[in-house]
Amino acid sequence: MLLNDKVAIVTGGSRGIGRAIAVACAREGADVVINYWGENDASYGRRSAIDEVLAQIEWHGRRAIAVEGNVALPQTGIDLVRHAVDAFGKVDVLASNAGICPFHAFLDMPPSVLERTVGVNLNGAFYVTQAVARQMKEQGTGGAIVATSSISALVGGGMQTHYTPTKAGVHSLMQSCAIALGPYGIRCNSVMPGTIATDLNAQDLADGEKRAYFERRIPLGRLGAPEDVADCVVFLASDMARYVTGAALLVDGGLFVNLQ
Ligand SMILES: NC(=O)C1=CN([C@@H]2O[C@H](COP(=O)(O)OP(=O)(O)OC[C@H]3O[C@@H](n4cnc5c(N)ncnc54)[C@H](O)[C@@H]3O)[C@@H](O)[C@H]2O)C=CC1
Ligand SMILES: C[C@H](O)[C@@H]1OC(=O)[C@H](O)[C@@H]1O
Repeated sequence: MLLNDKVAIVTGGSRGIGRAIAVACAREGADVVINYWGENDASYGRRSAIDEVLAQIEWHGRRAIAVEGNVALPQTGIDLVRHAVDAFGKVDVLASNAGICPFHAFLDMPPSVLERTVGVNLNGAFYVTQAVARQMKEQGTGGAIVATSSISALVGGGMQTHYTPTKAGVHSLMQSCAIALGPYGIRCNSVMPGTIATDLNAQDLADGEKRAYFERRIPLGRLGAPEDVADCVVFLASDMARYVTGAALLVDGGLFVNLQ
Protein backbone atom coordinates (compact mmCIF):
# COMPACT_ATOMS: atom_id res chain seq x y z
CA MET A 1 0.00 0.00 0.00
CA LEU A 2 1.30 3.44 -0.96
CA LEU A 3 0.21 5.42 2.12
CA ASN A 4 0.30 2.81 4.84
CA ASP A 5 -0.50 4.30 8.29
CA LYS A 6 -0.21 7.85 6.98
CA VAL A 7 -2.69 10.54 8.02
CA ALA A 8 -4.17 12.67 5.24
CA ILE A 9 -6.23 15.84 5.28
CA VAL A 10 -8.39 16.34 2.17
CA THR A 11 -10.12 19.69 1.71
CA GLY A 12 -13.32 19.63 -0.32
CA GLY A 13 -13.44 15.91 0.38
CA SER A 14 -17.18 15.34 0.46
CA ARG A 15 -17.81 15.25 -3.28
CA GLY A 16 -16.21 14.96 -6.71
CA ILE A 17 -12.44 14.86 -6.97
CA GLY A 18 -11.85 15.39 -3.23
CA ARG A 19 -14.09 12.53 -2.30
CA ALA A 20 -12.22 10.23 -4.72
CA ILE A 21 -8.91 11.41 -3.23
CA ALA A 22 -10.13 10.67 0.30
CA VAL A 23 -11.25 7.16 -0.65
CA ALA A 24 -8.06 6.46 -2.64
CA CYS A 25 -5.94 7.55 0.35
CA ALA A 26 -7.86 5.12 2.56
CA ARG A 27 -7.54 2.33 0.00
CA GLU A 28 -3.78 2.90 0.17
CA GLY A 29 -3.73 2.66 3.96
CA ALA A 30 -4.25 6.21 5.26
CA ASP A 31 -6.59 7.59 7.92
CA VAL A 32 -8.38 10.64 6.59
CA VAL A 33 -9.71 14.00 7.77
CA ILE A 34 -12.34 15.21 5.32
CA ASN A 35 -13.08 18.91 5.12
CA TYR A 36 -16.16 20.29 3.38
CA TRP A 37 -18.29 23.41 3.49
CA GLY A 38 -21.92 24.40 3.31
CA GLU A 39 -23.41 20.95 3.02
CA ASN A 40 -24.62 20.29 6.52
CA ASP A 41 -28.05 21.66 5.83
CA ALA A 42 -30.42 18.73 5.47
CA SER A 43 -32.52 20.72 3.02
CA TYR A 44 -29.49 20.81 0.73
CA GLY A 45 -29.49 17.03 0.97
CA ARG A 46 -25.73 16.71 1.32
CA ARG A 47 -25.11 15.43 4.82
CA SER A 48 -25.67 11.94 3.43
CA ALA A 49 -22.86 12.51 0.90
CA ILE A 50 -20.46 12.98 3.80
CA ASP A 51 -21.82 9.93 5.61
CA GLU A 52 -21.29 7.94 2.41
CA VAL A 53 -17.66 8.91 2.01
CA LEU A 54 -17.01 8.16 5.69
CA ALA A 55 -18.58 4.73 5.20
CA GLN A 56 -16.46 4.06 2.09
CA ILE A 57 -13.30 4.87 4.01
CA GLU A 58 -14.30 2.62 6.88
CA TRP A 59 -15.00 -0.13 4.33
CA HIS A 60 -11.30 0.07 3.47
CA GLY A 61 -10.55 -0.55 7.14
CA ARG A 62 -9.34 2.99 7.86
CA ARG A 63 -10.55 5.71 10.20
CA ALA A 64 -12.07 9.00 9.07
CA ILE A 65 -13.58 12.15 10.51
CA ALA A 66 -15.44 14.95 8.74
CA VAL A 67 -14.80 18.57 9.68
CA GLU A 68 -16.93 21.36 8.28
CA GLY A 69 -15.09 24.63 7.65
CA ASN A 70 -14.67 27.33 5.05
CA VAL A 71 -11.07 27.12 3.78
CA ALA A 72 -11.17 30.81 2.86
CA LEU A 73 -10.82 31.55 6.59
CA PRO A 74 -7.30 31.23 8.06
CA GLN A 75 -8.70 29.54 11.18
CA THR A 76 -10.04 26.58 9.18
CA GLY A 77 -6.57 25.25 8.34
CA ILE A 78 -5.57 25.53 11.99
CA ASP A 79 -8.74 23.71 13.07
CA LEU A 80 -8.19 20.92 10.53
CA VAL A 81 -4.69 20.29 11.84
CA ARG A 82 -5.93 20.26 15.43
CA HIS A 83 -8.68 17.76 14.58
CA ALA A 84 -6.21 15.55 12.71
CA VAL A 85 -3.72 15.54 15.58
CA ASP A 86 -6.44 14.97 18.20
CA ALA A 87 -7.97 12.08 16.26
CA PHE A 88 -4.94 10.45 14.61
CA GLY A 89 -1.82 11.98 16.21
CA LYS A 90 -0.15 13.58 13.18
CA VAL A 91 -0.47 14.85 9.60
CA ASP A 92 1.58 13.31 6.75
CA VAL A 93 -0.35 14.32 3.65
CA LEU A 94 -2.43 17.30 2.58
CA ALA A 95 -4.61 17.22 -0.51
CA SER A 96 -5.54 20.89 -0.89
CA ASN A 97 -8.46 20.41 -3.21
CA ALA A 98 -11.45 22.55 -2.20
CA GLY A 99 -12.53 24.87 -4.99
CA ILE A 100 -15.46 26.61 -6.62
CA CYS A 101 -16.14 27.73 -10.18
CA PRO A 102 -19.23 29.90 -10.45
CA PHE A 103 -19.27 30.45 -14.22
CA HIS A 104 -19.73 34.15 -15.02
CA ALA A 105 -19.10 36.55 -17.89
CA PHE A 106 -16.22 39.01 -17.46
CA LEU A 107 -17.64 42.44 -18.22
CA ASP A 108 -20.42 42.33 -15.65
CA MET A 109 -18.68 40.21 -13.02
CA PRO A 110 -19.55 41.53 -9.54
CA PRO A 111 -16.56 41.99 -7.21
CA SER A 112 -18.20 39.59 -4.75
CA VAL A 113 -17.94 36.67 -7.21
CA LEU A 114 -14.27 37.40 -7.89
CA GLU A 115 -13.48 37.80 -4.19
CA ARG A 116 -15.27 34.60 -3.18
CA THR A 117 -13.52 32.59 -5.87
CA VAL A 118 -10.07 33.93 -5.02
CA GLY A 119 -10.85 33.55 -1.31
CA VAL A 120 -11.74 29.86 -1.52
CA ASN A 121 -9.45 28.66 -4.31
CA LEU A 122 -6.23 30.59 -3.75
CA ASN A 123 -6.31 32.08 -0.24
CA GLY A 124 -7.81 28.82 1.02
CA ALA A 125 -4.99 26.76 -0.48
CA PHE A 126 -2.45 29.15 1.06
CA TYR A 127 -3.92 29.07 4.58
CA VAL A 128 -4.40 25.30 4.75
CA THR A 129 -0.96 24.63 3.27
CA GLN A 130 0.63 26.99 5.80
CA ALA A 131 -1.16 25.42 8.78
CA VAL A 132 -0.30 21.88 7.69
CA ALA A 133 3.33 22.75 6.87
CA ARG A 134 3.82 24.22 10.36
CA GLN A 135 2.59 20.94 11.86
CA MET A 136 4.77 18.84 9.52
CA LYS A 137 7.82 20.93 10.41
CA GLU A 138 7.13 20.40 14.12
CA GLN A 139 6.75 16.65 13.60
CA GLY A 140 10.13 16.60 11.87
CA THR A 141 9.24 13.69 9.60
CA GLY A 142 8.57 15.53 6.35
CA GLY A 143 5.34 15.24 4.41
CA ALA A 144 3.63 15.65 1.07
CA ILE A 145 1.28 18.38 -0.09
CA VAL A 146 -0.63 17.97 -3.33
CA ALA A 147 -2.84 20.82 -4.55
CA THR A 148 -5.59 20.50 -7.11
CA SER A 149 -4.70 23.12 -9.69
CA SER A 150 -6.17 22.69 -13.19
CA ILE A 151 -5.50 22.64 -16.90
CA SER A 152 -7.02 26.11 -16.43
CA ALA A 153 -3.68 27.23 -14.97
CA LEU A 154 -2.35 26.95 -18.53
CA VAL A 155 -5.30 27.96 -20.71
CA GLY A 156 -8.12 30.48 -20.49
CA GLY A 157 -11.88 30.36 -20.25
CA GLY A 158 -14.17 33.25 -21.24
CA MET A 159 -16.58 32.45 -18.39
CA GLN A 160 -13.72 31.70 -15.99
CA THR A 161 -11.72 34.95 -15.86
CA HIS A 162 -12.00 34.95 -12.07
CA TYR A 163 -11.23 31.22 -11.80
CA THR A 164 -8.27 30.51 -14.09
CA PRO A 165 -5.95 32.94 -12.26
CA THR A 166 -6.67 31.10 -9.01
CA LYS A 167 -5.61 27.82 -10.58
CA ALA A 168 -2.40 29.36 -11.95
CA GLY A 169 -1.90 30.76 -8.45
CA VAL A 170 -2.31 27.37 -6.81
CA HIS A 171 0.32 25.90 -9.13
CA SER A 172 2.65 28.80 -8.37
CA LEU A 173 2.00 28.38 -4.64
CA MET A 174 3.15 24.76 -4.81
CA GLN A 175 6.29 25.77 -6.74
CA SER A 176 7.26 28.38 -4.15
CA CYS A 177 6.34 26.13 -1.21
CA ALA A 178 8.51 23.39 -2.71
CA ILE A 179 11.46 25.74 -2.21
CA ALA A 180 10.35 27.04 1.19
CA LEU A 181 9.56 23.59 2.61
CA GLY A 182 12.11 21.35 0.86
CA PRO A 183 14.59 21.80 3.72
CA TYR A 184 12.01 20.16 6.05
CA GLY A 185 11.47 17.20 3.74
CA ILE A 186 8.05 18.47 2.74
CA ARG A 187 7.29 17.94 -0.95
CA CYS A 188 4.78 20.20 -2.73
CA ASN A 189 3.23 19.36 -6.09
CA SER A 190 0.04 19.95 -8.00
CA VAL A 191 -2.25 18.01 -10.26
CA MET A 192 -3.86 19.75 -13.21
CA PRO A 193 -7.11 17.99 -14.05
CA GLY A 194 -8.72 18.58 -17.44
CA THR A 195 -12.49 18.24 -17.66
CA ILE A 196 -13.64 15.88 -14.94
CA ALA A 197 -17.35 15.12 -14.59
CA THR A 198 -18.41 16.41 -11.14
CA ASP A 199 -21.01 18.70 -9.59
CA LEU A 200 -18.71 21.63 -10.41
CA ASN A 201 -19.47 21.46 -14.12
CA ALA A 202 -22.65 19.35 -14.19
CA GLN A 203 -24.75 22.32 -15.29
CA ASP A 204 -22.21 23.41 -17.91
CA LEU A 205 -21.92 19.92 -19.34
CA ALA A 206 -25.67 19.34 -19.27
CA ASP A 207 -25.52 21.05 -22.66
CA GLY A 208 -25.16 17.90 -24.80
CA GLU A 209 -23.42 19.72 -27.62
CA LYS A 210 -20.78 21.17 -25.32
CA ARG A 211 -20.18 17.80 -23.70
CA ALA A 212 -19.79 16.10 -27.10
CA TYR A 213 -17.39 18.86 -28.17
CA PHE A 214 -15.18 18.17 -25.15
CA GLU A 215 -15.30 14.44 -25.71
CA ARG A 216 -14.19 14.95 -29.31
CA ARG A 217 -11.31 17.17 -28.21
CA ILE A 218 -9.95 14.69 -25.67
CA PRO A 219 -7.57 12.24 -27.38
CA LEU A 220 -8.45 9.48 -24.88
CA GLY A 221 -12.09 9.96 -25.94
CA ARG A 222 -13.87 10.55 -22.65
CA LEU A 223 -14.29 13.07 -19.85
CA GLY A 224 -12.20 12.36 -16.79
CA ALA A 225 -13.53 10.59 -13.71
CA PRO A 226 -12.62 11.81 -10.20
CA GLU A 227 -10.71 8.56 -9.64
CA ASP A 228 -8.42 9.37 -12.60
CA VAL A 229 -7.21 12.39 -10.64
CA ALA A 230 -7.25 10.73 -7.23
CA ASP A 231 -4.78 8.00 -8.22
CA CYS A 232 -2.32 10.65 -9.44
CA VAL A 233 -2.67 12.53 -6.14
CA VAL A 234 -1.90 9.31 -4.25
CA PHE A 235 1.17 8.77 -6.41
CA LEU A 236 2.48 12.29 -5.74
CA ALA A 237 1.73 11.92 -2.02
CA SER A 238 3.56 8.60 -1.80
CA ASP A 239 7.22 7.66 -1.57
CA MET A 240 6.99 6.54 -5.21
CA ALA A 241 7.37 10.29 -5.88
CA ARG A 242 10.05 10.85 -3.20
CA TYR A 243 12.25 12.94 -5.52
CA VAL A 244 9.39 14.94 -7.05
CA THR A 245 8.69 18.43 -5.71
CA GLY A 246 7.55 21.64 -7.37
CA ALA A 247 6.06 19.62 -10.23
CA ALA A 248 2.65 19.70 -11.89
CA LEU A 249 0.99 16.66 -13.43
CA LEU A 250 -1.61 17.20 -16.15
CA VAL A 251 -4.44 14.67 -15.80
CA ASP A 252 -6.50 15.56 -18.83
CA GLY A 253 -6.67 12.64 -21.28
CA GLY A 254 -4.44 14.66 -23.62
CA LEU A 255 -6.80 17.66 -23.91
CA PHE A 256 -4.09 20.30 -23.44
CA VAL A 257 -1.85 19.15 -26.27
CA ASN A 258 -4.71 18.77 -28.75
CA LEU A 259 -4.55 22.13 -30.51
CA GLN A 260 -6.11 20.93 -33.75
N1 LIG B 1 -14.30 19.18 -12.22
C1 LIG B 1 -13.34 19.60 -13.04
O1 LIG B 1 -13.42 19.48 -14.28
C2 LIG B 1 -12.10 20.21 -12.48
C3 LIG B 1 -11.97 20.56 -11.15
N2 LIG B 1 -10.80 21.12 -10.71
C4 LIG B 1 -10.62 21.48 -9.31
O2 LIG B 1 -10.85 20.34 -8.52
C5 LIG B 1 -11.28 20.74 -7.22
C6 LIG B 1 -12.49 19.94 -6.83
O3 LIG B 1 -13.52 20.20 -7.78
P1 LIG B 1 -14.76 19.22 -8.00
O4 LIG B 1 -14.55 17.94 -7.31
O5 LIG B 1 -15.02 19.23 -9.46
O6 LIG B 1 -15.90 20.06 -7.29
P2 LIG B 1 -17.22 19.66 -6.49
O7 LIG B 1 -18.11 20.84 -6.60
O8 LIG B 1 -17.71 18.33 -6.92
O9 LIG B 1 -16.70 19.53 -4.96
C7 LIG B 1 -16.24 20.66 -4.31
C8 LIG B 1 -15.84 20.31 -2.90
O10 LIG B 1 -15.28 21.50 -2.31
C9 LIG B 1 -15.94 21.77 -1.09
N3 LIG B 1 -15.96 23.21 -0.88
C10 LIG B 1 -16.54 24.17 -1.65
N4 LIG B 1 -16.33 25.38 -1.11
C11 LIG B 1 -15.59 25.18 0.00
C12 LIG B 1 -15.06 26.04 1.00
N5 LIG B 1 -15.26 27.36 0.96
N6 LIG B 1 -14.36 25.47 2.02
C13 LIG B 1 -14.18 24.14 2.10
N7 LIG B 1 -14.66 23.28 1.19
C14 LIG B 1 -15.36 23.80 0.16
C15 LIG B 1 -17.31 21.16 -1.21
O11 LIG B 1 -17.84 20.90 0.09
C16 LIG B 1 -16.97 19.88 -2.00
O12 LIG B 1 -16.51 18.90 -1.12
C17 LIG B 1 -11.51 22.25 -7.30
O13 LIG B 1 -10.39 22.90 -6.74
C18 LIG B 1 -11.58 22.52 -8.79
O14 LIG B 1 -11.17 23.82 -9.11
C19 LIG B 1 -9.74 21.32 -11.53
C20 LIG B 1 -9.82 20.99 -12.85
C21 LIG B 1 -11.00 20.41 -13.42
C1 LIG C 1 -15.47 23.55 -14.03
C2 LIG C 1 -14.86 23.40 -15.38
O1 LIG C 1 -15.61 22.54 -16.19
C3 LIG C 1 -13.51 22.79 -15.28
O2 LIG C 1 -12.77 23.39 -14.24
C4 LIG C 1 -11.52 23.38 -14.59
O3 LIG C 1 -10.62 23.73 -13.86
C5 LIG C 1 -11.35 22.84 -15.95
O4 LIG C 1 -10.47 23.58 -16.67
C6 LIG C 1 -12.69 22.90 -16.53
O5 LIG C 1 -12.89 24.13 -17.15
